[in-house]
Amino acid sequence: MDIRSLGYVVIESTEPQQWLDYGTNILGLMVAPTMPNDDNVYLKLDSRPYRFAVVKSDVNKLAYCGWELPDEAGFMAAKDELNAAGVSFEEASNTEAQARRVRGLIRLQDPSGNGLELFWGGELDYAKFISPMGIAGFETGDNGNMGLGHAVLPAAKLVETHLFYKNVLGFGDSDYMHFKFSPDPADPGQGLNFMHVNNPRHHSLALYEDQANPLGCVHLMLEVKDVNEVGYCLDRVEAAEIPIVSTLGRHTNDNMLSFYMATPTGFAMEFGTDGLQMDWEGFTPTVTSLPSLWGHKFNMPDA
Ligand SMILES: Cc1ccc(O)c(O)c1CC[C@@H]1C(=O)CC[C@]2(C)C(=O)CC[C@@H]12
Ligand SMILES: [Fe+2]
Repeated sequence: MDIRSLGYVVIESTEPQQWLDYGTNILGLMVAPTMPNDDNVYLKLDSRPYRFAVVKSDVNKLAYCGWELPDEAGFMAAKDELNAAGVSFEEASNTEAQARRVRGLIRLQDPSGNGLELFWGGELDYAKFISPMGIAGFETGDNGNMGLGHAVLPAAKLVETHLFYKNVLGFGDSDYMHFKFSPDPADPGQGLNFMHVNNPRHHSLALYEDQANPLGCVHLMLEVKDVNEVGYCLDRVEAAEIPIVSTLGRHTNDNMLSFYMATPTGFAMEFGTDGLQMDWEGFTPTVTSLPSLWGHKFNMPDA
């Protein structure tokens, strides 16, 4: 399967307006136009019509990651591969595809129960990105080919879920880490698989070995082009008294300089810059023993 990028995320929210305020005033994203009588919130950060769909629901969670296939042939081939692997999926209606601003769409679950969508024919709307916080640009590659950033998803069944993304969806391994926070010898700790798709971003997905998480997400990451925008965002977060989940730091594996904050939904948002752009030709996946070169002091609620 030739997945090209993380095209969008769909967040279900009891109060989508919270994301309107947070998305514009803190993250500096632009409000994308909606259809009449639509109380959903769409947030834009580059040439794509939107990257965040926040849809009204009676629960608060990350509902779907939308993964992009290059064209209709790639999309058809992906469906054949799912069928051959015995993975069931749901065909979305034309109305649903139109709401996603794509030409074809299917919906499925990974073995840990995370929802995902595969699509082809994502639109470019050529509406100029004008950040309400004056951010010149988010790093999403040419025509957004590097995707919106990355998602770290909970994977209670880490081994099975990793093999699903690797063998069925064709993701590549970037790096692996293992964490052990308790000294208890009976505690096996947690694995973290970092994976890439067919673009230079170091990881578009990471899978964290964790108990079923009702929020459906550990964190999402957005990357800005200018390091000062990370600092300005940190100032906005502090002024708004939004909880800081991790202090500023620089990651080992992708070199990202970032901090993490709370979102209205409860999972974290990593806001960073300076991530590595990889050439995957001949790449050997790494195993890394340290999350960060410096900084990134995490607030661990259960540690
Ligand atoms: C280690 C790392 C490298 C690159 C990233 O983009 C990235 O988000 C991380 C950190 C991932 C990870 C997490 O999200 C949940 C809390 C974790 C397990 C920690 O407590 C340290 C590393 C954290
Ligand atoms: Fe991250």
